[in-house]
Amino acid sequence: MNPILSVRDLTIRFGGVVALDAFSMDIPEGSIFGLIGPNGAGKTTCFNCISGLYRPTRGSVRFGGTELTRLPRHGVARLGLSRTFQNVALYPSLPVRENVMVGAHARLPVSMLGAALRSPAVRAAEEEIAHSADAALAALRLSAYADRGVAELPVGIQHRVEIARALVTRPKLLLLDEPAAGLTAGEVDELREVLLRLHEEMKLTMVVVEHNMRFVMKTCSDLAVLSFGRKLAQGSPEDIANDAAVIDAYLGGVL
Ligand SMILES: Nc1ncnc2c1ncn2[C@@H]1O[C@H](COP(=O)(O)OP(=O)(O)OP(=O)(O)O)[C@@H](O)[C@H]1O
Repeated sequence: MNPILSVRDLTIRFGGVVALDAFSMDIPEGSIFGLIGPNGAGKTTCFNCISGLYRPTRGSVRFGGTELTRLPRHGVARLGLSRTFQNVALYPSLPVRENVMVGAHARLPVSMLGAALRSPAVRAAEEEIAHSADAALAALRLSAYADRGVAELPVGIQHRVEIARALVTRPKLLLLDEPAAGLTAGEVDELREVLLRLHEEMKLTMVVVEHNMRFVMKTCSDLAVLSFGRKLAQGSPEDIANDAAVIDAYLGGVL
């Protein structure tokens, strides 16, 4: 299968810490790819390099033939790559629908003056955004929460609002950073069901960083394992669960 994203020799240092050390991986188009590893292994740093938040010291990230490491962050998003963050990063005082619409406003193809004067083009674009936001909320089974304030909702719902916000730009590739963190077992099952349906219906490729191994093993088609910034293993969930080096890195505990 063709890779939609290719990471090659990605290296980044923070002072004396080598957070990623010549890390490479290929994400097959249409996969749900899990990036796992112990705390501090470099998983979020990898997402930050892919999404343009960090500039790597060395290496390349190619997405659909474009080199991402030289693009500004908004340029990466415009190519069709979207992400969520490890800690829920929503506007707590805004309702759910407005939080989701924020995801699309950054892509409004209108001038500052047009926006200030609320030109017909701006109004048409805003209607389009509201429509996309409602579609994303429906896809995440959040329509009933659209007018509720984010701060009053359980963390499981807040995670799904973040995913809806990332989806509103209609990405080809979605990076999810610990989407199951802080969720109850029931919420994790519901999240899994929602993601599998999105994957099926929207043909969306996803890369998931996650510590919840039950979720990872049941949801991902392929896995790569990072440890101290280096790739320890890559393969199917079954291969990874039986890999001696991986079991060792996790002290034999969680797999
Ligand atoms: N901005 C930064 N400045 C300095 N060090 C950093 C920075 N970002 C990451 N690091 C360091 O890089 C290493 C990898 O961190 P990273 O957050 O990528 O790990 P992780 O695998 O996502 O961990 P976790 O599972 O705990 O979230 C750690 O040693 C971390 O302290």
